[in-house]
Amino acid sequence: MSSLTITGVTKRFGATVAVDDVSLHVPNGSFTTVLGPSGCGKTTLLRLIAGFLLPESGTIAFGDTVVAGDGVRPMPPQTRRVGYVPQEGALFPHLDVAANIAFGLDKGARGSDRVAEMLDLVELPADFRSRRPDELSGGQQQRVALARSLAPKPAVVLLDEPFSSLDASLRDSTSRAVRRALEASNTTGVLVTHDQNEALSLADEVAVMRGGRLVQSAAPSEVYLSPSDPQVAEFVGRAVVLPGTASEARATCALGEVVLTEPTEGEVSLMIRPEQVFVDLARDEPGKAVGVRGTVEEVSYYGHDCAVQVRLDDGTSVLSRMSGVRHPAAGDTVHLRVTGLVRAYRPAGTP
Ligand SMILES: Nc1ncnc2c1ncn2[C@@H]1O[C@H](COP(=O)(O)OP(=O)(O)OP(=O)(O)O)[C@@H](O)[C@H]1O
Repeated sequence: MSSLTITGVTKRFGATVAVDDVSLHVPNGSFTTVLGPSGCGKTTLLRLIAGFLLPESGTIAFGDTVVAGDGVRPMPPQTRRVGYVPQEGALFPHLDVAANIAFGLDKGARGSDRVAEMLDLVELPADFRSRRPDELSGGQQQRVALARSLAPKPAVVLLDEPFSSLDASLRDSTSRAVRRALEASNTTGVLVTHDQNEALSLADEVAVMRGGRLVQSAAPSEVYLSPSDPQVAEFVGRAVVLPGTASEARATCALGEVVLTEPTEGEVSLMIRPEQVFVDLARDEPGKAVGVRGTVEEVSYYGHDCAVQVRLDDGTSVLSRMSGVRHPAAGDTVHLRVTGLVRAYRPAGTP
């Protein structure tokens, strides 16, 4: 186990800057998810950490040991003590589970209890040791792949979209089990994904990449509630972005007056999460509704909640996410107001 520190790392492929001056610190024993759209450089970053690629500039260090950059001879992948879990197909099909897990162990450690310990860690039954990979579900295979990567006690485990081939429910249970296993073994982990829910729900810290650059790195709730710019806001969840005018800690916009996370002045873009848009149905007490009036255009019902698209009287279209227990129907008149604090962004170039 060790911390991971990436400082000013750049990697180009011809004219493409795949990773552009990225700096990131992953504390010992913590778990960072790298989130970004396809082609933003996530896998390249992971391959640089693993040692499959070398940076043109910048340094990568495990603990105090620089493994690449800074004029030092790069440490080859096999001596970096990195565990790597790819999307799928990581297991050797001709070996049973025990042999797969023991693959990276020193000869001396192979006869030990390490296989049983690892099966226990990834929450698989002990008798799975004699099964072959084709006798396991996709989620079980990924747990074995993690067990194999953890068996030699790596400094860092790198996971490259390891759940993307699994269906939704298996994905959730497998990712939680993997997270628990990393936590129980106090292993430093980095997972790359383009799935916002996965990135937010599993991580101690989320690192958001765009066009090769790291645009924000913070705790999941901070990335969600206080994204560094409106593009990050729209990438990590649904967002209602409205023009507004700020004066100190308040701003006015099409949804009325809102309270800001930080005081500012002048023209701003306001980022409001749909679950902050409260819908007053006003069915029972007409005339008593509070908020800005609009008409429901569309309701998408998901069971646990629903998404309600409302056209305000001034023509602005606003999305609300509300409980699925009691919700309006298309054509209903509703009143909207904003609850909680709202993040304001000044136009680019203004102080
Ligand atoms: N070996 C390579 N040669 C040339 N270009 C490459 C190479 N590997 C990656 N790239 C380019 O570098 C950029 C970043 O690619 P990368 O695979 O790191 O993105 P990603 O965020 O992991 O994408 P995805 O989510 O689709 O896997 C892309 O523009 C890609 O085309």
